[in-house]
Amino acid sequence: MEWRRFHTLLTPDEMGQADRITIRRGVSGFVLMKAAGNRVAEAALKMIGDIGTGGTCRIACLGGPGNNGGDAFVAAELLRRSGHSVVVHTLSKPECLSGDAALAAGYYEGTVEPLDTFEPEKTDLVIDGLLGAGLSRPIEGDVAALIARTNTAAPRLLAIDLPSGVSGKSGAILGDAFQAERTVSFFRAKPGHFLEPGRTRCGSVDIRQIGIEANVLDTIRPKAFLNQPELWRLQLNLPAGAGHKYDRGHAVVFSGPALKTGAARLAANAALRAGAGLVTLLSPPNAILVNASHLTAVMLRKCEGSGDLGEILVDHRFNAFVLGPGFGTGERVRDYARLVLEAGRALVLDADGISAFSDVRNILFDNEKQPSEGEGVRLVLTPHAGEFARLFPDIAEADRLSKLDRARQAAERANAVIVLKGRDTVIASPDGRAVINANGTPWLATAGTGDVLSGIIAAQLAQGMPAFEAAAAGVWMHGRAAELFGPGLTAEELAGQLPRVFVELMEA
Ligand SMILES: NC(=O)C1=CN([C@@H]2O[C@H](COP(=O)(O)OP(=O)(O)OC[C@H]3O[C@@H](n4cnc5c(N)ncnc54)[C@H](OP(=O)(O)O)[C@@H]3O)[C@@H](O)[C@H]2O)[C@H](O)CC1
Ligand SMILES: [K+]
Repeated sequence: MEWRRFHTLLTPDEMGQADRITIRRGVSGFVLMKAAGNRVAEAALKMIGDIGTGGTCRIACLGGPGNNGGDAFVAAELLRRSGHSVVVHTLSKPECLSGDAALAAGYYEGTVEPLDTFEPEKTDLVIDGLLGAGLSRPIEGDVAALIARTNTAAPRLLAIDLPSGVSGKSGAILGDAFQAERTVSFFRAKPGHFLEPGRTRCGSVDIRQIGIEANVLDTIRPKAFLNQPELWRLQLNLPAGAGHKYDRGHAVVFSGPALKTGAARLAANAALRAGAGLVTLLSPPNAILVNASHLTAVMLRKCEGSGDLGEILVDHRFNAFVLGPGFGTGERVRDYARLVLEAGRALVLDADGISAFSDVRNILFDNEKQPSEGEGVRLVLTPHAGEFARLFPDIAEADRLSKLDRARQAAERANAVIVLKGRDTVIASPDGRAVINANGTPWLATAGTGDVLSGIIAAQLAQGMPAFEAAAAGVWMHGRAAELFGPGLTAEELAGQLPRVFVELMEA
């Protein structure tokens, strides 16, 4: 499908594969490098235009030992020909370069100086071609010192492919990394452009084409994508003219005790706004009055223990549950989660609901191991980093794993969809698919927004969306609602933005 091609994220290894396939088809590596250098020069000229001096700009291109440095030489020559004052500062002598990078160094006719003569304060623009996809170990010594010195001087900086020091696979910073204003990368984005802290170091990311054909992806078969509506819009259940509220499912949220009911109500109200036909809040007896005094469209029902829940589950219209927000940890969470899952209902387990399983992880994982034939995954776990570490301590501690891989491994182990939250939320499915979410605003980091997210996801599950798509759609809608509200957001206001989000989704 076309969207898959467009929103694909490629690891540096997969990008290397794309490169090799293209070269095998007869396009030379140097032709690709010249196209890449051209795209970099175009971006640089745009940035120089922003500077607005109209005259000659002082441009420092930093060239490393590999093809990233080759791209820098090509860009340097084009900028020199445009009349700018260009110096290429190289890590190793140009005569030590090999392959396409050596050809690129030969193509450049301007001044070359060693890296240690580079003075960030005396440039209008820095182009970083030190290290890109080939970064293989932490940056140390003189290069690390140069990066630190440059970041302190904070010149305008354009990174080629990735800011040197950022891992394209994981977004991790190996040693240190440049802070770029803009990053130009080629063919498709890399996970490191969207996973923190790499995402912040990249500045704005431009993906430009250099002559690699999209159909190489049919061979590479990547499994990571940027979370965009095209991924799940066809499965989104936008209400039809003749529909009935029961066609849109019945979401159920468990309330905490009398002094902790707000989180569940945030989830319940969000579920209703996000499209569930009906929503019921299940309340312990001591919280019935406080819940009743705050609810209107959301229904309320007493649930005192497993017996009550068993009776509720007899009615098959209750099809998607949220357990955790404000609920407290303990035996009751585990009983309720087990009953809901054994009854074949979808469950979003959040906050306390996740922490309740940290000592007895296997109970959760064993229960979910074998969904009945054809039923698919029904459990969605929405941990932030701390909750994730309590439930999957070994995976959380494995430094070599990217956030994408951590979420994937956890999803496989728990046989659940994992929503690993953060500014770079990753949604992973046990079948290996994963998406990185990139929308939202820093204002989302405030009390109660996670509860709202659980409700939005549950609404999609209630409407019959498969769990992976429901989680991806929920995270995207949540982020978009925050963007539409803007600064000063509190959790109470998020669901109120969902109608505008739906309008956008229907119009797109
Ligand atoms: N993929 C494409 O379609 C195209 C990519 N282009 C550009 O090429 C680079 C990738 O080039 P590559 O040569 O594979 O890698 P780099 O230039 O990033 O760097 C490799 C060299 O750097 C050394 N290295 C690695 N880590 C460090 C470090 N921490 N400190 C110092 N030096 C380091 C590495 O040495 P080894 O000993 O590990 O071998 C290499 O010498 C891609 O990013 C694009 O910009 C094409 O031009 C267009 C097509
Ligand atoms: K770079």
